Amino acid sequence: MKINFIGGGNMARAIIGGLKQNGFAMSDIKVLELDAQKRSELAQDLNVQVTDTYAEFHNTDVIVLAIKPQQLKEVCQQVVAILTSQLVVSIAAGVRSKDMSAWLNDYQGIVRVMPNTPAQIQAGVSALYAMPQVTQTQREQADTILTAVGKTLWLDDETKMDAVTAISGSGPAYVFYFIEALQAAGVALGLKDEEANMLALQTFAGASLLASQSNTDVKTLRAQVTSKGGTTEQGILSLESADIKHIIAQAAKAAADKSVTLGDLLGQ
Ligand SMILES: NC(=O)C1=CN([C@@H]2O[C@H](COP(=O)(O)OP(=O)(O)OC[C@H]3O[C@@H](n4cnc5c(N)ncnc54)[C@H](OP(=O)(O)O)[C@@H]3O)[C@@H](O)[C@H]2O)C=CC1
Ligand SMILES: O=C(O)[C@@H]1CCC=N1
Repeated sequence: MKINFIGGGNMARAIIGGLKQNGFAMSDIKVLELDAQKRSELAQDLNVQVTDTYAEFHNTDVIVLAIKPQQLKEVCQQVVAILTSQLVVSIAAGVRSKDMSAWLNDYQGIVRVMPNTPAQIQAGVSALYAMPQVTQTQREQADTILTAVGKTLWLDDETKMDAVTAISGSGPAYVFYFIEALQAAGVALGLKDEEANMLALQTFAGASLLASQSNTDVKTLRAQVTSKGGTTEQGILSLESADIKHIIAQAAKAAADKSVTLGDLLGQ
């Protein structure tokens, strides 16, 4: 399978990096990127072909749109000229498949995806939505690309993409934010930077692994840490008095609302 990416930024790098680790032939990947420095870094780091024009860009099975949502309409207006029967995969937040289809002259071979950056180490998760006329072969092509960089979840309803974007698309940033906060808390309590960093990171890694490998639900796992009259109880009481669950729900709602707003605004 030949894959052409348009946009060689963070997310394209994450997906290509994951494909590379997974043994995918880098000679089958081409990246159209306008920034000369990014082009040379992509060629050097990942050994992919790079270009700054659409010439010969039609010669591919899949076109992955990995530019910012605000750049998508303009790029689709270029892509429409080279479309024959390639699968078009968009990873842009917010932008709906019906709008991309309209910009691509009513082209229907579109799969909309929301990946996340742990794709870099093949630990990503991607939600995918296929327009009704996407063929089984094209679904399998999209699944092959995203399975190479993590788990996949197919959605039957595109409107769920806004929630997915808020939870797993943006989610790694919330986790990094929490790790930063735990590291800072450790330092404030007298640990050295490297001690706090090591403890916070390994605690996150260990707890995530335990939660995903255990048959026990996370609430029970939390109860197992929280000894009656012990230290954790005080920490959890403090989190609850600040209504942290509500604050997290508000953060996710803000991200999901932004996804809807982007879709409304850019789809016009
Ligand atoms: N980052 C993330 O965690 C996730 C991002 N996404 C989505 O992925 C998409 C890409 O995000 P991300 O990789 O973070 O963004 P980046 O800005 O890092 O990457 C976009 C790249 O496309 C380049 N570019 C801009 N216009 C064109 C063009 N006309 N032709 C070719 N290349 C162009 C940009 O160059 P320049 O910078 O010079 O404009 C940039 O290098 C977005 O739509 C985002 O919503 C989805 C899930 C997760
Ligand atoms: O912040 C963003 O808009 C993109 C989409 C999800 C993660 N990053």
